[in-house]
Amino acid sequence: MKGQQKLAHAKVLVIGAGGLGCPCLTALSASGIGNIGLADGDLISSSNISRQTLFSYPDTGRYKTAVAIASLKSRNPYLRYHEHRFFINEENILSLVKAYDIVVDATDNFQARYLINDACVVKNKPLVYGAIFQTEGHLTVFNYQNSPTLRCLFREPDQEEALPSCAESGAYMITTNIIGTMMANEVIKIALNQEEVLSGKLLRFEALDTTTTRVTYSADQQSKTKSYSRFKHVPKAIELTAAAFRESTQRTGIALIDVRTMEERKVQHIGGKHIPLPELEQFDLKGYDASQHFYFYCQTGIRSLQAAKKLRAKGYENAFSLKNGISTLNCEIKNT
Ligand SMILES: Nc1ncnc2c1ncn2[C@@H]1O[C@H](COP(=O)(O)OP(=O)(O)OP(=O)(O)O)[C@@H](O)[C@H]1O
Repeated sequence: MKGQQKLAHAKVLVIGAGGLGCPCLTALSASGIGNIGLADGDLISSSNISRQTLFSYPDTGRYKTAVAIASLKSRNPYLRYHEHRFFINEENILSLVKAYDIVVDATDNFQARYLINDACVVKNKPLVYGAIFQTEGHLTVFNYQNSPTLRCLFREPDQEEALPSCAESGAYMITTNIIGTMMANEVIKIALNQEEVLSGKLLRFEALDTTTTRVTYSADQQSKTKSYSRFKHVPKAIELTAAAFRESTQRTGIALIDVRTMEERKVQHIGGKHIPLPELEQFDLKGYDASQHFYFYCQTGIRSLQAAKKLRAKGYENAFSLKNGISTLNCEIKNT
């Protein structure tokens, strides 16, 4: 019971709802991980279905995150699922990772993998890593209680072209499902504070002769510096797309602000405070510290951008504007 409660409180982010993500999510949900986040911006294609077991043929063309979460919910509706329907990038990864205790890398390209690794170093989150190539699978845990990271194990390749796609090289569904399920096993062990977490050790599984081997690897002092330096010069995007805006404003503790006129607000609004742009100068910011998140919206995105810029100029770097205005939000619009 005690362990099950720990799992119920865990917050786990899975990035990638493909061959590794689907079995991992299935196992996390079945085990009662209380908060499961899923990030992916991809659509289901018919060639995914044989190994991505949360999807069926009628789902072709739909968003992976939406279908995966609906499928998981129907098996275990007693959990919280958080849909992040976008591809991770340098602008959104840090705030996304920050909200979770454990991160799972179930992506399929070097760019995403090094980005996730670096974000986990900066935000100090354990990272469960799985990868497959044809019938061979790899599994390890990075950055767990100061353990080595991806950059300690593998040097970042110079060119993405070096990696053949699943379509070219083949992806064996037995291996993706075994490694994906084992990734969930590492998540559960971390959440339960078990001693035998697979950190500093790389497990290699070969389906053809059914062998597993384990190699140990050690920390490289330069690797964390590289992770930190990648985020140093990334200016935070000030305009958010509708999906990112909707996602961000669902969090608690944020300030949502409508900067339009009262007449415009009367027609429709999406909640939050009402401070028309000309009155923003008088807005009392005393109660807000520098890390406060402000989300501004208006009709077309022009006034909200001005508002966000004004706040950034005052030192609030987490001020954002809804790009192209409220008409781009297809969430329920409130009428007063
Ligand atoms: N930057 C990223 N952010 C979020 N998800 C990502 C990112 N990069 C890759 N992914 C996702 O990781 C998943 C990897 O799944 P998988 O390796 O099975 O490949 P696939 O793209 O679904 O299939 P195929 O390679 O056959 O086209 C995909 O759903 C992909 O969209």
